[in-house]
Amino acid sequence: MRKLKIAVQKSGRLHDDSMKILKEIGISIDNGKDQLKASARNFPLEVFYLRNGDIPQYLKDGVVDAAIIGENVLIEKGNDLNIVERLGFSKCKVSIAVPKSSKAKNLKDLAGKRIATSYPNTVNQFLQREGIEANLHIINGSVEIAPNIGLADGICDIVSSGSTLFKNGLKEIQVLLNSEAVLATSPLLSSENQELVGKLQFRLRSVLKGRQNKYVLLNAPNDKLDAIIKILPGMNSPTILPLAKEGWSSLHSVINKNDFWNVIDELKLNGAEGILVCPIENMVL
Ligand SMILES: Nc1ncnc2c1ncn2[C@@H]1O[C@H](COP(=O)(O)OP(=O)(O)OP(=O)(O)O)[C@@H](O)[C@H]1O
Ligand SMILES: O=P(O)(O)OC[C@H]1O[C@H](OP(=O)(O)OP(=O)(O)O)[C@H](O)[C@@H]1O
Ligand SMILES: [Mg+2]
Repeated sequence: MRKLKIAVQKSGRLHDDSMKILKEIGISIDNGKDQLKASARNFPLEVFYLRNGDIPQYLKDGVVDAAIIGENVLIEKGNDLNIVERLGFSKCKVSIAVPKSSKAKNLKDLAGKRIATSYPNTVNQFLQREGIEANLHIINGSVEIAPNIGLADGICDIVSSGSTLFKNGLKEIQVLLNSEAVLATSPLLSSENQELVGKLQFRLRSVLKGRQNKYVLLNAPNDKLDAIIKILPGMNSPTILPLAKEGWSSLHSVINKNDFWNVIDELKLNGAEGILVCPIENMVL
């Protein structure tokens, strides 16, 4: 039987969340990451555990059909590869930073200066866009230490909380791009496997949509229902069921995670009681 080959980071920041989302879309993987390859029990799929930085080439060569990978790595090494789904985890920025005492305010101010980075193609792309040149020092890790040891005037690296920059006496002066984990596909993907990717995408969307929302159940006196319904954005109109207690109803709806606390406050102010909030596993639309 034909199987879809999907690459997942072997170990590192993407590994656990990648395996978690595969599990949430109902795919059971047989072996652990100690083996380089594992099969799914209930979907025609093989998982290849690889280095994040090696994945773009495997996609280009068609060694794997699809991959869960950091968008920043695709931009650096596989600009031509297709992103089919954004997965909402491993969010970070790729930014330019300089020592706190530096007068540089953006990449342009680093013209003719030394920039240390693991993302040379990305930096070059932006240098070209600005019409300037700089001397790139390509290093594979601990980039933030480069200015302190006199290797560079600035750096380009991943920033998330900013604590690595802070600890190294650096400040962020320009965000080049925002990144998150994505599902990307090979340009050599066959039409049969394209169909399997489509099935994964359908499942991923329903899980991601579920993560974005909460299911809310509440009780309210019937004369307050009109006001409460106006507050609830809901998927459609909310479900209303009569309670055993005369003149009261139970109301069920879906609320977006981002509006959640504001909506709950409003509901309470308008007479809602016994509010229950549940996570949603899947939202199939
Ligand atoms: N501090 C961070 N916060 C959030 N996401 C991050 C952070 N650092 C890296 N990432 C994201 O996670 C991905 C994997 O990072 P990680 O450090 O685990 O791998 P790596 O060492 O760059 O790659 P490899 O698997 O090739 O060794 C990065 O490409 C980026 O998309
Ligand atoms: O803004 P922060 O939250 O501090 O995160 C940024 C740091 O995280 C990543 O390193 P990581 O911890 O993955 O180590 P690595 O260099 O060994 O990959 C990245 O390379 C930065 O150094
Ligand atoms: Mg890292």
